[in-house]
Amino acid sequence: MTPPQADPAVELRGITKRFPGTLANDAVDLTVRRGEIHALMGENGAGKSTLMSILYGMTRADAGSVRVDGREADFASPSDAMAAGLGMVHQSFKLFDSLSVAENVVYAAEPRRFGLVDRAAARRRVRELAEEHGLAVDPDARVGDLPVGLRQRVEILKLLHRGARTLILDEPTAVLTPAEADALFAVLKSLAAQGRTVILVTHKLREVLEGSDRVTVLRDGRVVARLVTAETSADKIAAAMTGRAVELDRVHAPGTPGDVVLDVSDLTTDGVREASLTVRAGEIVGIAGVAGNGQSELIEALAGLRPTTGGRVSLLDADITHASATERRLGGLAYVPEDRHAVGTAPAASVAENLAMGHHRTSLSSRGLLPPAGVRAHARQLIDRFGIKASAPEVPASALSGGNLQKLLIGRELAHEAPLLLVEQPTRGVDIGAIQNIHDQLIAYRDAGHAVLLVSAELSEIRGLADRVLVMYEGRITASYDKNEADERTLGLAMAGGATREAAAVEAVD
Ligand SMILES: Nc1ncnc2c1ncn2[C@@H]1O[C@H](COP(=O)(O)OP(=O)(O)OP(=O)(O)O)[C@@H](O)[C@H]1O
Repeated sequence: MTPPQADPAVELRGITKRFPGTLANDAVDLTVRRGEIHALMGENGAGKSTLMSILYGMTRADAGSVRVDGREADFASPSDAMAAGLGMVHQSFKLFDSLSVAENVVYAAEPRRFGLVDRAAARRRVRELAEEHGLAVDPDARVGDLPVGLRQRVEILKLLHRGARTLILDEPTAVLTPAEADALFAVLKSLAAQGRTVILVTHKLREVLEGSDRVTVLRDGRVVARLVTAETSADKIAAAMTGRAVELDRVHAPGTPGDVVLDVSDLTTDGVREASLTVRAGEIVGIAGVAGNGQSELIEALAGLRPTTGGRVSLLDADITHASATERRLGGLAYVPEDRHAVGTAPAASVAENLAMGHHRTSLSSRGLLPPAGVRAHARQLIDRFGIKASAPEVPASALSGGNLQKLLIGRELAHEAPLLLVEQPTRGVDIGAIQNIHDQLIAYRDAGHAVLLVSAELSEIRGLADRVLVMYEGRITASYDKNEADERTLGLAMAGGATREAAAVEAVD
């Protein structure tokens, strides 16, 4: 526990930032003490990213002051912030895949000898830092070959090499497996114990309760709670965030499966080998797996975004094995991709236009054209149903906060009422209240007789929603469980390859 008298590492006073139509930060005061892990929480659009980008010199505040390590700061850019001892780990890493770990860590701050980069010194430096902070990683490994958890370590090492005393992490566990997340928290705790400071932006209550010292909660741009973690609870934080009581971990009734909607046999594509599965009307089938075991490739092949090299896929009895993405959509498929920025939405188009995308052949359109009044009304209805925080339907999608963009994407795809929905990571970056809403909407979609194939890295989400759970490991579907068999331990083992080993052992005995 941090002693209360520890000096402030970061002090934000009266930070105000207005965007057209939105007061993103409204006179925010935030004090982060040296040596603590400080969680910054709040619903989507509450103003967390704006506040952190002001602290890190990426955005200018309209009013207010910043002090870092007791010194007045006026950062014009992230390099100014770095020079003052701040470092930020973004959600999308900024690493060079083709370079080694050591090259990435020292990049742009290389140790030199006679004017040349001293590679041996770089390697030594990585080993020293890694040892000092419990961040084990091979300095010679190529970054592109590393799993996500280790790439994140490289990002942290890079900041430490540049002398960062305060680390800002933006939803660092969103892409990590539970074991990787635990390892990250062990590192953060050891950094804090050595007097470094950690600011953690996250939606995950459990990790805040287990891993932080204090919590600041923002709502509508204002600080609504300052809490000592040891003295608070999940319910209290959730209530502070939303202004109401939130029912956490709601249990849903099982579905009543009908006819087969999607029938996949022996599908093979780059990264997937001979995957067979069916999804019925009125059923949610979940795919669990550690990221990178072929789940995304399978979904992309089903969506028509990557060629199927073997096997057969049928949708409502029509063979779509080699159909284009558009043909599949027309045949009854809707798709929520993992990447909401690059694949899912058009950032320069308005919120209303984004919500209308793909509706050119539906009741919204009149002879292939979308009448503006209809598009606006459609947008208003979805904005309301999914609680999308946008100052107006006409603002560009790029003005939405991350979680609100996710709600837009889910809302748009559900509105198609397609017989089959493929959905990847439906609640990544989404706040707890909105998670509940999205889950309820997916269940209602199922209960209306639609088929849903769900990929999620959140085991609790898979277990909460899926009527059947498949596990993917090394490109294959290695196990299938009914809802009541899919406990955390069984799934965890299968995700680590346990089901394959079991199957191999059975074969060996036979
Ligand atoms: N460049 C921008 N132009 C217009 N509005 C913006 C811009 N950036 C942010 N906003 C608005 O400011 C508010 C705060 O957004 P911010 O991204 O800080 O929220 P957040 O708490 O980080 O949300 P999330 O949890 O979804 O990431 C939102 O209403 C958002 O729409």
